Amino acid sequence: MKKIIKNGVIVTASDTYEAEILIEDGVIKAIGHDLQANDAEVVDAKGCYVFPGGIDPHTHLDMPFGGTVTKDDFETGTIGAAFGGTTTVIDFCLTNKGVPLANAINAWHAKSKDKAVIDYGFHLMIAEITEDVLNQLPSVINEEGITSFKVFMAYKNVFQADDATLYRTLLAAKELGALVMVHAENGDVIDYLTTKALEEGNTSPIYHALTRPPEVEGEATGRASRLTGLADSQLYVVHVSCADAADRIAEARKKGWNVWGETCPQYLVLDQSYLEKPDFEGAKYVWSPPLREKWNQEKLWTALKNGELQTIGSDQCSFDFKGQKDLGKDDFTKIPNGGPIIEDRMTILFSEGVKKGRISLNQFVDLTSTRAAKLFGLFPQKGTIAVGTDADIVIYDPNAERTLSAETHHLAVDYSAFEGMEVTGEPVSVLSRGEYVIKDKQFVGNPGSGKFLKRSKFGEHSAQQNKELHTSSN
Ligand SMILES: NC(=O)NCCC(=O)O
Ligand SMILES: [Zn+2]
Ligand SMILES: [Zn+2]
Repeated sequence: MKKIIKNGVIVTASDTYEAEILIEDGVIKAIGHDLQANDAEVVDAKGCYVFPGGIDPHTHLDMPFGGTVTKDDFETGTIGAAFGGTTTVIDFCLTNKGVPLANAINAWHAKSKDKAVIDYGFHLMIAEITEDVLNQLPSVINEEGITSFKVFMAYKNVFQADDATLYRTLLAAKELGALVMVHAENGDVIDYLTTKALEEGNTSPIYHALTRPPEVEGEATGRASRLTGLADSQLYVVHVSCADAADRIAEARKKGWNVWGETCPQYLVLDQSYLEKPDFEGAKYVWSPPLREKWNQEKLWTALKNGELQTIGSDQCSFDFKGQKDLGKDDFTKIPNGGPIIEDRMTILFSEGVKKGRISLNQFVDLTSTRAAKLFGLFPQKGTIAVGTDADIVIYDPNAERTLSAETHHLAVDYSAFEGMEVTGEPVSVLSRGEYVIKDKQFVGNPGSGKFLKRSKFGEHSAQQNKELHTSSN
């Protein structure tokens, strides 16, 4: 059905202006004033911002990890995402050494196909580089439309790849047109420190943080960046948690290397002291890399403001406190890593970032949507509001006040990482390709309506195409 959004303030990564939007057949047909279409539903956005739907470039839905599986799958996870204003997620497809890549990709399609309520894509984990893997990569990119690879420098004996694998992945990505993503922590040093901590009888959640100090993240971030420079390739560092790693990215960019960095809401508002909560509650806050000393938060906000970090991912990877996190009751290394962030990703950035004057409104859109669309081959179909783009749109009340809680979130997991936090701003309605997923704060979407997105190769969107899209917008 046609829709006209009236009375709102459109915000993109570059512009803020009042105009109406005509939506037809799932795309934006016109942007202007006094738009007419007889049979269109009028959507009143009075008092609201009209944002492009958020893009979360870092999720783990229905993922096996640490002897269990994430609580939120592609249905509950994408419903939560939509309530928070996200209309696209890119999830990590895990692979195993010696197993055809197609098996992993098919497994991820099976997990998502009938469940996702918003559009989605996949990144592909690279566990090893062999001649066989190299022969499979062109079809991953050209036929499957999976144009980003993920290499883990940590999780020894589980996901960790060696430096030669990272370097060869960077070379292959350069040749084929993919972006390499990296979990940057020095897994060998962490393995040594965790073994030593357990030998000394230190088993509680805080030791998760103490055995993964900022230096091991900074060192791995610097190493991956240097290898990227050497390969003349492109790198995206996921979940940057601390000043040490953010500084390494800023240095790499100054040298002219193609390195980008993502941070996550948890690192911007939570800190290492949360791991010391009594009654094992600290386990709720176990992420890798870990939460850091509080002073790192302002450094990360400054890096976002200055453009030294470019995106916000959720790293959504939820495990129930009861029955999953407690696998590590007597041994912090057995606590499944990760937390529920997908629903609150944009909320935290708006409330703590825009409302507190740390970033601008246009930066908010760039950090939560546009930049990810550009880096991951979705722009301009996704990530902006312009004629011809998908009508993925969030109507956002900037003054709504609420308290975040597991009582009111829409995920399946049994706790909220931000329990009791007071925030300002909330999506009122969310459209995916012109159809309501959230209408007046109620879920009205359908599991299975989300489409798999075959993405363009790295850097393929043309400057001319972008220019045309922006000049036709008002
Ligand atoms: N980050 C985390 O603790 N869990 C999810 C897996 C990963 O991204 O490393
Ligand atoms: Zn990671
Ligand atoms: Zn992750």
